[in-house]
Amino acid sequence: MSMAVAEAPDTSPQPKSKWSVPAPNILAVDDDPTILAFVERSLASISDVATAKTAGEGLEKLRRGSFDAILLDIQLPDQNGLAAYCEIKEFDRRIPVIFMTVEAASGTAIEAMQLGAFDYIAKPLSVEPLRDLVEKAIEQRQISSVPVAISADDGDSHDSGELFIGRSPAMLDVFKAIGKVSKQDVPILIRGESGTGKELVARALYQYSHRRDHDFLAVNCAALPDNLLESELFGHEKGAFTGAESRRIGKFEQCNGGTLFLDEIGDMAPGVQAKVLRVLQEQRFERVGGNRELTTDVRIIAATNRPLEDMVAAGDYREDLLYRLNGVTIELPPLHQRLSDVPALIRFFLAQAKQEFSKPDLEGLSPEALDLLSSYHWPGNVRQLRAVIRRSVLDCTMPVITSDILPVEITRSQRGEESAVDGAAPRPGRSPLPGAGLPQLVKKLLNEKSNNVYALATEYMERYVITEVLKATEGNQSQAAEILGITRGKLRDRITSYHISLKSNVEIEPDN
Ligand SMILES: Nc1ncnc2c1ncn2[C@@H]1O[C@H](COP(=O)(O)OP(=O)(O)OP(=O)(O)O)[C@@H](O)[C@H]1O
Repeated sequence: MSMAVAEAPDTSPQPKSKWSVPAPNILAVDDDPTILAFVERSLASISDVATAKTAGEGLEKLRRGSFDAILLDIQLPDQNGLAAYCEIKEFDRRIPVIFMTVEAASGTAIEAMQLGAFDYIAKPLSVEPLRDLVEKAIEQRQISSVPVAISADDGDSHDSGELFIGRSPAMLDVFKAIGKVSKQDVPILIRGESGTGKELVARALYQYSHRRDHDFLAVNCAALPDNLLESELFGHEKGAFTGAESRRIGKFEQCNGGTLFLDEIGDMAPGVQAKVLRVLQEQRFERVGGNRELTTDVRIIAATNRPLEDMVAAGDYREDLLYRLNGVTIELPPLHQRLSDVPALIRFFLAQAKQEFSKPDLEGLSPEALDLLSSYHWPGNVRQLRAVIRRSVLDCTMPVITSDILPVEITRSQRGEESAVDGAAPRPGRSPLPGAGLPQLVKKLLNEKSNNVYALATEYMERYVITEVLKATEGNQSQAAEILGITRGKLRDRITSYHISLKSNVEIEPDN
């Protein structure tokens, strides 16, 4: 498609190509000779450029030559650029293809990206962005020619959606503990940082127990305000409180004969703690607003990442409940203490994501990316690793996931640039003073022509507000949730996802 070129290529002496001889080869396909001439001049310093005016001619050149990247017009006279793209990928699926589009055709650009194009560049073209993008594509081509360190095809994802991965000595101890106690009908407390797999342990305990043919129900105690939690667990009678229009059966009653997983057991008001203790001791309880005593036969598996002993000392948690709960404890170590599990976890999550996001061309992970992931300290534990792999699979337009696709907190930590705060990782666009730099951040994002301004600015603001309120409450999350007007579960979720580090009860530092 014809399109005027806005900016003349600069004719000043160009830097020498950083690639060794032979120079990289680029194929540019466009029916507009001025575009082709522009591309040739702009890229002369970094690569050889072959040109074609039609899709047919381009495909012919591709079959006869060897190219490191292709610049492809999206509207060609003989064939739609997207169709030509599919033929190119059939011939060589590793070759990065950059579409040249007019801004108005952004729908097609999105379609091109969905098909797995490397990137697209809007016309009128400018020298620097074009050169930068082509350099990136050439680099990708070269990196992705390295054999993969981890293949996306040898995970066990097809076996089960809930496979429990781990061969480190620490995880073997966890598996042994599950085997030992699963058949004993005693309460179990699972402890470990957020994202270490506590819920998986609870499910495994259930699956290997005598109760496996009965219900397994889970309640996240931090996700509900205190009064709702009480009624969720124990049910309520009609008229027990405003809005209780009919009788409700609670989880303890519903789960009779089964297993109840109480997640975030540290987040319970004293009244609820007392009622749970009674169930543990006598298997008896009353519905909220009721006076009939009910009995239930429920096995309780509880989980927490909170220091219950400190909470007992501070008078925030019942000692007798802690004593009842922690008769049998399974401790899940944080991922940084079992980094030898990382490759197997990556393999598993890669295979899962490859299938789920329909990326049949995905081959795996480069050795450099594996090194980075295997030495990161993973403050968000396995949940964070899973999220990173899924994000990388989504973002990856080449068959191999290379280190440049990984989130900046991981690449930075390798270079020793991480912030001083535990588990906190700086991200692009952050100023040293969270919150204070919001106008600058927005300006910067606008300058960068970001198309994600709302999400990045909201995240920045949210993070600032949460950190400030946590400081004001000296780390007390229940109070902070109340002040913020959100549930403790949501607060906990944000603390985890923004890696806000609560170094002690009083010192909270944001990550920059
Ligand atoms: N060993 C493992 N093998 C496979 N997947 C795992 C493993 N450990 C954790 N995961 C996955 O990581 C994610 C987080 O695990 P899970 O929800 O069990 O953590 P958690 O400790 O209960 O977190 P929280 O305390 O925040 O509730 C889940 O998607 C889970 O399937």
